[in-house]
Amino acid sequence: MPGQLILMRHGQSEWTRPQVNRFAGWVDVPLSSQGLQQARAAGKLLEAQELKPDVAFTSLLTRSIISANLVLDQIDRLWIPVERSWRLNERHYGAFQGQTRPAMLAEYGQERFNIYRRSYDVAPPPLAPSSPYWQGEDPRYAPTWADGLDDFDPAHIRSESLQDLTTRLLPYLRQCIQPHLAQGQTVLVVTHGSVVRALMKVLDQVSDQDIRSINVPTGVPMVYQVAVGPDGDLQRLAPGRYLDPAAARSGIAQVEALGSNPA
Ligand SMILES: O=C(O)[C@@H](CO)OP(=O)(O)O
Repeated sequence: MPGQLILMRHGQSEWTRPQVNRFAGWVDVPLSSQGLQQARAAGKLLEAQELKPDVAFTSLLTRSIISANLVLDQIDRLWIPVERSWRLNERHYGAFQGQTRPAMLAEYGQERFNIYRRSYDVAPPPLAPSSPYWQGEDPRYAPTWADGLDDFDPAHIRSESLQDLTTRLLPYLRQCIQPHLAQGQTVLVVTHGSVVRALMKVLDQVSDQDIRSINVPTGVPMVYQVAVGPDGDLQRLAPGRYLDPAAARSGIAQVEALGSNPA
């Protein structure tokens, strides 16, 4: 039975505002007022298209949790089960966390900056445990919360490439999200730009090279019709569809603009 997978990047955060323009990664940055509005508007899109999630998933970061709550509130579905996992967190941005994009662009040059930002397999330099942006002591990554899917310890992650993110994401997709899709449920995943890119790479079979040019807008839901094949792999039955294509186009342009020198 086909399932519906609704993927959404959280609304704009305080640090993705162009006036601030800082890398966030695992730093728990709040939503901006525009981000709060985007999340409510996303709920209205689900309502208009009669998309009714049976279950929702978020990361452990507040911007994803609040965005999901606003969407669910809008569609009167705050009552559905919600599961949260660090495996749906944004890519750990290593030493770039807390730095501005213009400063990193000036330090590394456009080519290297683009590689750190959008390549599949290159991680930014590791974050020092002495950094105020290090997550090691944060109780949300304490061993008591380990999910047992593998040996990854989120308290020790110091930087990730998109490939690293995919490696920690896929066991969760397969074991925790896919069973709902296999039953034909509608599943809402409110997560982060890099997680959406990783899922698009899997669902759309995007090459390591082509994934570099894919950006994800804040707060615009996208829906995929999917099935789980006999081998346990997730299969796309129809291409992903943004619920508001015009908002998606303008959001993608805004994300691209954050990483280039103003003309
Ligand atoms: O800061 C981050 O963690 C990400 C997403 O906001 O930034 P970028 O889009 O530059 O990869």
